[in-house]
Amino acid sequence: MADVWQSSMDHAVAVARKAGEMVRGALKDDRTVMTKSSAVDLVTQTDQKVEQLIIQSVKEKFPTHRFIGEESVAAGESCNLTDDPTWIIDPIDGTTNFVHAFPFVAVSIGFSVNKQVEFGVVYSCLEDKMFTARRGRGAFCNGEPLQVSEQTDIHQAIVATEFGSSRDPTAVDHIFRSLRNILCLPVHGVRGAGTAAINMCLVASGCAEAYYEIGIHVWDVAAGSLIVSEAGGVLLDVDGGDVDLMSRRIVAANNRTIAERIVKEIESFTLQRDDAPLQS
Ligand SMILES: O=P(O)(O)O[C@H]1[C@H](O)[C@@H](O)[C@H](O)[C@@H](O)[C@@H]1O
Ligand SMILES: [Mg+2]
Ligand SMILES: [Mg+2]
Repeated sequence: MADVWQSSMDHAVAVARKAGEMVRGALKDDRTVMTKSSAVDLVTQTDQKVEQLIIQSVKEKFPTHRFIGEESVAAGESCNLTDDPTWIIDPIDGTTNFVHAFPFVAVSIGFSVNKQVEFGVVYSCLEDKMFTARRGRGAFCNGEPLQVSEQTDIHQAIVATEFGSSRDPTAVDHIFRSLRNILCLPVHGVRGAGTAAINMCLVASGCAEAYYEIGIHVWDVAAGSLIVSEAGGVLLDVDGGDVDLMSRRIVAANNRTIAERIVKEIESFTLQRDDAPLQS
C-alpha cells in the first residue's frame, strides 16, 4: 500500500543530508559560541542556520505542516505538539561536540502526526551514517536493516548516558548516584557519544544495550525513539511507566528486561516539561 508520508520522509532524508554538509563545512570555522539555559548549554550560528535551512525547505514543499525546532523554541516559539503533521527538529544534536570537533554530531528530524512519531531521520554527519525509521516498517542505517542486541543480562551490557547541560548541584547529585548504581551492578561499561540521537542509534544498531537520560528535550529524542523501537527495542520513562517525549526523561533499551533493570537503578527527578506554558 502506498505510504501517505513517503514524500515527507524522502524530503527529510534529503534535507538532513544537505544540513549535514553545512555542518561539516562549518566544523572548522564556526567559533561563535553563545549560551542558552546555562553556561554549558551551547549554541552556534550553524545551529541556527541549519534549522532555518530545514524549516524553509520543508515550508516550500509542505506549507501546512508545523514545526518544533530547538533553536526556534530557544527564540520564543511554543513547543506544543498538536495532532497536525509536525517536524521536530534538532539541527545539531551534539553542539558541544561540534564546537570542539569531537566527532559525533547529528542532524535529527522526527515527524509526528496525531502525536505519534511516523518517521525519524538521524544523520550522523561526520560518520556519514543516515539512520531512518518509518513506523511499522523497520529501522535502517544507510539502507541496511538495524536490529537491537539480544543481550538480557545487565552485567554484560553497555549503557550509554550523558551528564546533560544542567550544573544544578542537586540534579548533578542524582545523575552521579544513578551512574554509580549502574556502574557498580556492574555493567561491562558506560559510554556517551555526547548526543542523545547518536546514543539511541547505537542502541538500535546493537552496539549498546541501553541509553538513558534526564534533561533531554523532545527534539533530542523524537527521531531516535522511533529508530530504537523499529529496531526491536523498547522505550520507558525513567520511573518505568510509558515514555512521554515531552517529559525530558527517557530510557531506550534493547528489551524490557534490560530497560526495567536500569529503571531500578535510576534516581529520578522531574524537570519542567517541554510543553509547559511559556512564562510571560
Ligand atoms: O547538542 P544539543 O542539541 O543541545 O543536545 C544535547 C543536549 O544539549 C545535552 O544536554 C544532552 O546531554 C545531549 O544528550 C543532547 O544530545
Ligand atoms: Mg540535541
Ligand atoms: Mg541541538
